[in-house]
Amino acid sequence: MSPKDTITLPDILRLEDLTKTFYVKPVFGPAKVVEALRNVNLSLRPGKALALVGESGSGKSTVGRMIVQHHMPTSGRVLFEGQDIAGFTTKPLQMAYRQAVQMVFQDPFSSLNPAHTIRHHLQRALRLHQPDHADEAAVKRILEEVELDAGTAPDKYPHELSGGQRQRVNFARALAVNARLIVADEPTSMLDVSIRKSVLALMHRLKEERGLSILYITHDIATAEYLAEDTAVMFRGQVVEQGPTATVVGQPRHGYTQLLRAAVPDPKVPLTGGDGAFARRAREVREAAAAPVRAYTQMAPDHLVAHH
Ligand SMILES: Nc1ncnc2c1ncn2[C@@H]1O[C@H](COP(=O)(O)OP(=O)(O)OP(=O)(O)O)[C@@H](O)[C@H]1O
Repeated sequence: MSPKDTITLPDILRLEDLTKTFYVKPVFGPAKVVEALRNVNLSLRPGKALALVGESGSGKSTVGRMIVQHHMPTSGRVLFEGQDIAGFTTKPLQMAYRQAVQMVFQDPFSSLNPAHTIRHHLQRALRLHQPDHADEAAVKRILEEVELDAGTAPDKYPHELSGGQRQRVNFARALAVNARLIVADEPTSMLDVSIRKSVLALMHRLKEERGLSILYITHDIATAEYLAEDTAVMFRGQVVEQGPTATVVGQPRHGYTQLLRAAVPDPKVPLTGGDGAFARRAREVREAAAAPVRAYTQMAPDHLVAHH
């Protein structure tokens, strides 16, 4: 069975057999082939969140970058509302897609221009995509929606805001262009622990109240429970388990997902090295999980577990 055979709900986003191979030619030494993604099949239901969970290097960001067309697939397809995004070749289609799908990055500063005020950022987005609603009132309304002070925030520059506030501006910008899907790549991992929860709460509210769909990329499986209806766990470019979050996180069936759960509450705890029983088991699980996926077993409706 393949994951793509089991999903019947209409999806806002669907990845079909997505593969990405990078060919890296270092200055010294032989060329290297990196199989960043291997036959990834995933889908995201409208108005819901899908958490893409995995350790560093598992391929999560590559998935995000292919969705926003920073990378092209080596093979496979990305479907947005049923249409292959590779077919969005005309300018109007590309514009419409870039409006509908917005990415929020780990570093909240990276996508803001330090030379411009928050008003400028939001008005620019509004003018481009909602020219009839680009006035000061619209800027204030959007700032209120992301819980920023609509009285003072418009005149501020990015460096005058905290990391959490800057990330709220990034979400505000996605609202200003009327995005339907947000690809949030580790949106809280550079923020102080104390404000991470409030940014997650904002995403949760935008999903519930605005009906936004969210692909939530994270190494932190515990936060998936808070935000996402569905969770997919990746390791070495493959999806090893996916399904309803309550099931994947609550009763994980794949050895690697169990390993990730065991690392909570500190998911950064090293899963390799050391001589203890846990480290030995971790090494075995990782070795097994790195082998190509042969098939998926359906443990329950929509709950798929890989066999290697
Ligand atoms: N542009 C690139 N050129 C070559 N290799 C790449 C490129 N982008 C990613 N990779 C490789 O692809 C693999 C997956 O990387 P990716 O960034 O998608 O993982 P990740 O799970 O998002 O990790 P992180 O959380 O550290 O970003 C890694 O081995 C990485 O080195």
